[in-house]
Amino acid sequence: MHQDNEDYTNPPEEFIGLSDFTSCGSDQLSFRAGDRLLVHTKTSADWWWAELGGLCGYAPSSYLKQDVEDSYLNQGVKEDTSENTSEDPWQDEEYFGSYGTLRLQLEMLSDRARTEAYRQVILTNSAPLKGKVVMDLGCGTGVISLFCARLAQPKAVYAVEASSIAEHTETLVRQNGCEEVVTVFQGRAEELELPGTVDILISEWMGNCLLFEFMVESVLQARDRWLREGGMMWPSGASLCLVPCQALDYYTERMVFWEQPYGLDFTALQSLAQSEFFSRPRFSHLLKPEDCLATPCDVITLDMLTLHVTDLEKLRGQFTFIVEKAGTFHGFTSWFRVQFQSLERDKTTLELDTGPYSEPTHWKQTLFMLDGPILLLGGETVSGIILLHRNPVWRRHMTVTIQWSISSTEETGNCMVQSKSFPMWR
Ligand SMILES: NC(=[NH2+])NCCC[C@H]1O[C@@H](n2cnc3c(N)ncnc32)[C@H](O)[C@@H]1O
Repeated sequence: MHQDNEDYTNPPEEFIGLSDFTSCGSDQLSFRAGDRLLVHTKTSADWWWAELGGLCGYAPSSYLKQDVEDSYLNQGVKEDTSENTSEDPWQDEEYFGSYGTLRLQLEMLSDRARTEAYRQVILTNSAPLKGKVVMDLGCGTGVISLFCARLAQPKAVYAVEASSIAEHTETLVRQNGCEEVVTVFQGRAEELELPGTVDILISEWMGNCLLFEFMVESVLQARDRWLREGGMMWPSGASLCLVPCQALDYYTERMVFWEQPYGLDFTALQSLAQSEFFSRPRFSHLLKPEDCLATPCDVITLDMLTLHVTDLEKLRGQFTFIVEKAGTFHGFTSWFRVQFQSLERDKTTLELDTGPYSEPTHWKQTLFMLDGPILLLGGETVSGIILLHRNPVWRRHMTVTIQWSISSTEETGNCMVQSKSFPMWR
């Protein structure tokens, strides 16, 4: 494996393994989380030629992070980042700034499937909600808190909202005659003092690809601090779903377009098009059911009562799809489902499904485009893993890495494993 004739003109850089990687080919280098690899050549965006313990091979760049300490030492510069961290890793100013606008609040309120799902949860649990204390984390305009006060008889609802919209929420609570029950707390949930523990923590925290924005961390922190023993989390569970799919319209408008615009040959721009349009996930993609090439599957499932913040650093799921029909494999599409367990034992669990077979929501779905389309005949197996790696610096961001291989009954040789990483967004 060691290549003596490598010309290592630049000194190798030390990188740390973010998670275990098992070689899928003779030229790949296996390593474990925490291993310190020497990267000699960044041969491509996704694969780097590296060395570990005298062995060399290709390592996936998305599994590696620069050892910041080490890089400072290399430069002989030791900045004290405590003073001059110019940007907040949570980007809270722009995050809460955006939620202070009516545009986003209107988008969420206009999302009938989303808002009605939460209303149904309150309505069907109105009896057991009587006399309970509820926390609505990230209440926005307070719509869920108002559902609680109007459709049930809770003892109290703590409506928590960090953005400036909270100034208006108080007025909405009064105008709807709920000021006896609903109290608005303006501020970050992590920093607020509430009057006491709560029986139910309800929140609409889900982002694109379920976790983007990582508001879920705030929900888990609030659970650990304010939810009483035996209390209920709404949503109680969440699943990330995935399916291999066709995306011919998107592929045509972003890639095929360059073949002959106005009779000219612009194919020289196609590699730029690939990196600009296909290297990151596409939010708000509306997947048509007929473009699913297999039965979708849940790749990651979260129990909101037992999930820990540390679990969010890296989440891993496996998948095996049987391709049900001939078609063009352009990419994978993901979405999520969240469950709301009933407050009463053995009563039905309600669910909000943001997938292609349900009423569209403002999230729509998220499309991960392959570098190039693959023709499938039907009957093949697409199997692999999906990794959600939270950005260690920018805490609302993550990178989604999908590793897959395609095997068909005809082909007996070992199938090639492909891998692609999609930063979301940093
Ligand atoms: N489903 C989502 N992706 N976003 C929809 C809900 C987000 C709402 O929660 C508020 N919010 C988010 N995090 C927090 C927090 N830690 N504390 C208080 N309000 C918050 C945010 O200002 C916005 O009004």
